[in-house]
Amino acid sequence: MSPPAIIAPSILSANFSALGKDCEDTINNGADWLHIDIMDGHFVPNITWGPAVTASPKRWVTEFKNAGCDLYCFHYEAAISSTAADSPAGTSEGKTSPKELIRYIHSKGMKAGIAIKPKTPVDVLWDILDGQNADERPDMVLVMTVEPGFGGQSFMAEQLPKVKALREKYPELPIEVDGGLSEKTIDQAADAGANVIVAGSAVFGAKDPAAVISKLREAVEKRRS
Ligand SMILES: O=C(CO)[C@H](O)[C@H](O)COP(=O)(O)O
Ligand SMILES: [Fe+2]
Repeated sequence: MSPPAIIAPSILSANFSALGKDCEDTINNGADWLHIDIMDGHFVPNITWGPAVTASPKRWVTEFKNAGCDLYCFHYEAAISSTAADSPAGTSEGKTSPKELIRYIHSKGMKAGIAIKPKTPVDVLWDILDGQNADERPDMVLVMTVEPGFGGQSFMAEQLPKVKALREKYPELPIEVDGGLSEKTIDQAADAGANVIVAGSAVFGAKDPAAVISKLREAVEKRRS
Protein backbone atom coordinates (compact mmCIF):
# COMPACT_ATOMS: atom_id res chain seq x y z
CA MET A 1 0.00 0.00 0.00
CA SER A 2 1.23 3.49 -0.77
CA PRO A 3 2.30 5.57 2.24
CA PRO A 4 -0.23 7.57 4.29
CA ALA A 5 -0.95 11.27 3.93
CA ILE A 6 1.33 13.50 5.98
CA ILE A 7 0.37 17.14 6.13
CA ALA A 8 3.28 19.43 6.93
CA PRO A 9 2.42 23.13 7.18
CA SER A 10 5.39 25.39 6.43
CA ILE A 11 5.83 27.85 9.29
CA LEU A 12 7.42 30.26 6.82
CA SER A 13 3.88 31.63 6.51
CA ALA A 14 3.20 31.73 10.27
CA ASN A 15 3.02 34.88 12.37
CA PHE A 16 6.66 35.30 13.48
CA SER A 17 5.65 37.38 16.49
CA ALA A 18 3.49 34.52 17.78
CA LEU A 19 5.39 31.55 16.42
CA GLY A 20 4.94 29.25 19.43
CA LYS A 21 1.19 29.75 19.46
CA ASP A 22 0.92 29.35 15.68
CA CYS A 23 2.85 26.05 15.83
CA GLU A 24 0.73 24.75 18.69
CA ASP A 25 -2.51 25.77 16.94
CA THR A 26 -1.34 24.11 13.71
CA ILE A 27 -0.70 20.78 15.44
CA ASN A 28 -4.09 21.10 17.20
CA ASN A 29 -5.64 21.77 13.78
CA GLY A 30 -4.53 18.32 12.62
CA ALA A 31 -1.06 18.81 11.10
CA ASP A 32 1.26 15.81 11.26
CA TRP A 33 4.58 17.64 10.93
CA LEU A 34 5.85 21.20 11.08
CA HIS A 35 7.98 22.06 8.03
CA ILE A 36 10.82 24.44 8.89
CA ASP A 37 12.64 26.03 5.94
CA ILE A 38 16.27 26.75 6.69
CA MET A 39 17.29 29.43 4.18
CA ASP A 40 20.73 30.93 4.17
CA GLY A 41 20.68 33.89 1.77
CA HIS A 42 23.20 31.98 -0.36
CA PHE A 43 21.61 28.78 -1.70
CA VAL A 44 18.33 30.73 -1.91
CA PRO A 45 17.80 34.51 -1.90
CA ASN A 46 16.18 34.65 1.52
CA ILE A 47 17.20 34.18 5.14
CA THR A 48 15.00 32.43 7.67
CA TRP A 49 16.12 30.88 10.93
CA GLY A 50 18.81 28.68 12.38
CA PRO A 51 22.15 29.34 13.97
CA ALA A 52 24.34 31.49 11.65
CA VAL A 53 23.33 29.31 8.72
CA THR A 54 25.73 28.51 5.85
CA ALA A 55 25.35 26.93 2.40
CA SER A 56 26.39 23.53 3.70
CA PRO A 57 23.67 21.06 4.56
CA LYS A 58 26.15 18.95 6.55
CA ARG A 59 27.44 21.73 8.77
CA TRP A 60 24.33 21.89 10.96
CA VAL A 61 23.14 18.29 11.26
CA THR A 62 24.10 17.91 14.93
CA GLU A 63 22.76 21.32 15.89
CA PHE A 64 19.35 20.56 14.40
CA LYS A 65 19.28 17.11 16.00
CA ASN A 66 19.99 18.75 19.36
CA ALA A 67 17.26 21.28 18.65
CA GLY A 68 14.75 18.42 18.33
CA CYS A 69 14.46 17.74 14.57
CA ASP A 70 13.23 14.28 13.58
CA LEU A 71 13.83 14.49 9.86
CA TYR A 72 16.59 16.49 8.20
CA CYS A 73 15.94 17.14 4.52
CA PHE A 74 18.76 18.68 2.50
CA HIS A 75 19.04 19.91 -1.06
CA TYR A 76 20.88 17.57 -3.45
CA GLU A 77 22.31 20.64 -5.21
CA ALA A 78 23.72 22.08 -1.96
CA ALA A 79 25.34 18.76 -1.02
CA ILE A 80 27.12 18.28 -4.34
CA SER A 81 28.50 21.82 -4.21
CA SER A 82 29.72 21.60 -0.60
CA THR A 83 33.44 21.70 0.20
CA ALA A 84 35.75 20.45 2.94
CA ALA A 85 35.28 23.75 4.77
CA ASP A 86 31.58 22.89 5.16
CA SER A 87 32.25 19.91 7.46
CA PRO A 88 30.75 19.97 10.94
CA ALA A 89 32.74 22.01 13.46
CA GLY A 90 35.63 20.07 14.96
CA THR A 91 35.81 17.49 12.17
CA SER A 92 37.70 17.31 8.93
CA GLU A 93 35.44 14.99 7.04
CA GLY A 94 35.87 16.79 3.73
CA LYS A 95 33.55 17.11 0.78
CA THR A 96 30.15 15.52 1.28
CA SER A 97 28.34 13.36 -1.24
CA PRO A 98 24.56 12.96 -0.86
CA LYS A 99 25.05 9.32 0.19
CA GLU A 100 27.61 10.23 2.85
CA LEU A 101 25.38 12.99 4.14
CA ILE A 102 22.42 10.60 4.42
CA ARG A 103 24.61 8.15 6.35
CA TYR A 104 25.75 10.99 8.62
CA ILE A 105 22.17 12.16 9.30
CA HIS A 106 21.16 8.56 10.11
CA SER A 107 24.15 8.19 12.44
CA LYS A 108 22.78 11.15 14.40
CA GLY A 109 19.44 9.39 14.86
CA MET A 110 17.35 11.37 12.37
CA LYS A 111 15.52 10.39 9.21
CA ALA A 112 17.04 11.82 6.05
CA GLY A 113 15.27 13.51 3.17
CA ILE A 114 16.72 14.69 -0.13
CA ALA A 115 15.20 17.60 -2.07
CA ILE A 116 15.56 18.61 -5.71
CA LYS A 117 14.98 22.06 -7.19
CA PRO A 118 12.76 22.54 -10.26
CA LYS A 119 15.66 22.60 -12.72
CA THR A 120 17.24 19.39 -11.38
CA PRO A 121 16.22 16.24 -13.24
CA VAL A 122 14.81 13.39 -11.17
CA ASP A 123 17.36 11.03 -12.73
CA VAL A 124 20.05 12.26 -10.32
CA LEU A 125 18.18 10.41 -7.57
CA TRP A 126 18.12 6.90 -9.01
CA ASP A 127 21.65 6.01 -7.99
CA ILE A 128 21.02 7.34 -4.47
CA LEU A 129 17.67 5.58 -4.03
CA ASP A 130 19.04 2.31 -5.40
CA GLY A 131 22.19 2.38 -3.27
CA GLN A 132 23.33 -0.96 -1.87
CA ASN A 133 23.80 0.36 1.66
CA ALA A 134 20.45 0.98 3.40
CA ASP A 135 22.08 3.58 5.65
CA GLU A 136 22.80 5.68 2.58
CA ARG A 137 19.29 5.59 1.15
CA PRO A 138 16.92 8.51 1.89
CA ASP A 139 13.71 8.04 3.90
CA MET A 140 11.93 10.67 1.83
CA VAL A 141 12.31 12.57 -1.42
CA LEU A 142 11.11 16.17 -1.78
CA VAL A 143 10.23 17.48 -5.23
CA MET A 144 10.11 21.28 -5.04
CA THR A 145 7.09 22.66 -6.88
CA VAL A 146 8.37 26.26 -6.71
CA GLU A 147 11.88 27.73 -6.89
CA PRO A 148 12.91 27.58 -3.22
CA GLY A 149 13.17 30.86 -1.36
CA PHE A 150 9.75 32.27 -0.67
CA GLY A 151 6.25 31.27 0.36
CA GLY A 152 3.18 32.22 -1.65
CA GLN A 153 4.51 31.35 -5.12
CA SER A 154 2.54 29.63 -7.89
CA PHE A 155 2.51 25.83 -8.08
CA MET A 156 4.64 24.41 -10.92
CA ALA A 157 2.55 21.54 -12.28
CA GLU A 158 5.33 20.75 -14.75
CA GLN A 159 7.27 19.23 -11.83
CA LEU A 160 4.71 16.48 -11.35
CA PRO A 161 6.16 14.02 -13.88
CA LYS A 162 9.09 13.73 -11.44
CA VAL A 163 6.67 12.71 -8.69
CA LYS A 164 4.96 10.23 -11.02
CA ALA A 165 8.26 8.66 -12.04
CA LEU A 166 9.30 8.32 -8.39
CA ARG A 167 5.96 6.82 -7.35
CA GLU A 168 6.00 4.29 -10.21
CA LYS A 169 9.49 3.13 -9.28
CA TYR A 170 9.06 3.28 -5.47
CA PRO A 171 5.44 2.51 -4.43
CA GLU A 172 6.21 2.82 -0.70
CA LEU A 173 8.56 5.81 -0.68
CA PRO A 174 7.35 8.94 1.13
CA ILE A 175 7.29 11.64 -1.57
CA GLU A 176 6.94 15.26 -0.47
CA VAL A 177 5.88 18.23 -2.56
CA ASP A 178 6.51 21.80 -1.44
CA GLY A 179 5.41 25.08 -2.94
CA GLY A 180 2.04 26.36 -4.04
CA LEU A 181 0.05 23.47 -2.54
CA SER A 182 -3.56 24.34 -1.74
CA GLU A 183 -7.08 23.02 -2.19
CA LYS A 184 -6.74 24.05 -5.86
CA THR A 185 -3.53 22.14 -6.60
CA ILE A 186 -3.66 19.17 -4.25
CA ASP A 187 -5.58 16.90 -6.64
CA GLN A 188 -2.87 17.08 -9.31
CA ALA A 189 -0.14 16.42 -6.75
CA ALA A 190 -2.02 13.53 -5.16
CA ASP A 191 -2.81 12.03 -8.59
CA ALA A 192 0.91 12.05 -9.37
CA GLY A 193 1.58 10.13 -6.15
CA ALA A 194 2.72 12.71 -3.59
CA ASN A 195 1.82 11.85 0.00
CA VAL A 196 3.73 14.38 2.13
CA ILE A 197 2.16 17.75 1.56
CA VAL A 198 3.83 20.99 2.60
CA ALA A 199 1.51 23.98 2.60
CA GLY A 200 2.40 27.39 3.97
CA SER A 201 0.16 30.20 2.80
CA ALA A 202 -2.79 27.87 2.16
CA VAL A 203 -2.85 26.82 5.82
CA PHE A 204 -1.67 29.96 7.61
CA GLY A 205 -3.70 32.26 5.36
CA ALA A 206 -6.92 30.25 5.80
CA LYS A 207 -9.92 31.31 7.86
CA ASP A 208 -10.27 27.67 8.89
CA PRO A 209 -6.80 26.05 8.84
CA ALA A 210 -8.15 22.78 10.27
CA ALA A 211 -10.53 22.43 7.30
CA VAL A 212 -7.71 23.02 4.82
CA ILE A 213 -5.46 20.46 6.53
CA SER A 214 -8.30 17.96 6.49
CA LYS A 215 -9.02 18.55 2.75
CA LEU A 216 -5.35 18.12 1.85
CA ARG A 217 -5.28 14.86 3.82
CA GLU A 218 -8.50 13.55 2.23
CA ALA A 219 -7.20 14.19 -1.28
CA VAL A 220 -4.13 12.05 -0.62
CA GLU A 221 -5.93 9.35 1.34
CA LYS A 222 -8.61 8.74 -1.28
CA ARG A 223 -5.92 7.93 -3.86
CA ARG A 224 -4.04 5.43 -1.72
CA SER A 225 -3.86 1.97 -3.24
O1 LIG B 1 10.14 25.80 0.79
C1 LIG B 1 9.41 26.75 0.71
C2 LIG B 1 9.79 27.92 -0.11
O2 LIG B 1 11.07 27.72 -0.60
C3 LIG B 1 8.14 26.79 1.51
O3 LIG B 1 8.03 25.61 2.29
C4 LIG B 1 6.96 26.87 0.59
O4 LIG B 1 7.07 27.90 -0.30
C5 LIG B 1 5.66 26.92 1.34
O5 LIG B 1 4.93 28.04 1.06
P1 LIG B 1 3.61 28.06 0.13
O6 LIG B 1 2.79 26.87 0.53
O7 LIG B 1 3.00 29.36 0.49
O8 LIG B 1 4.08 27.96 -1.30
FE1 LIG C 1 9.87 24.35 2.23
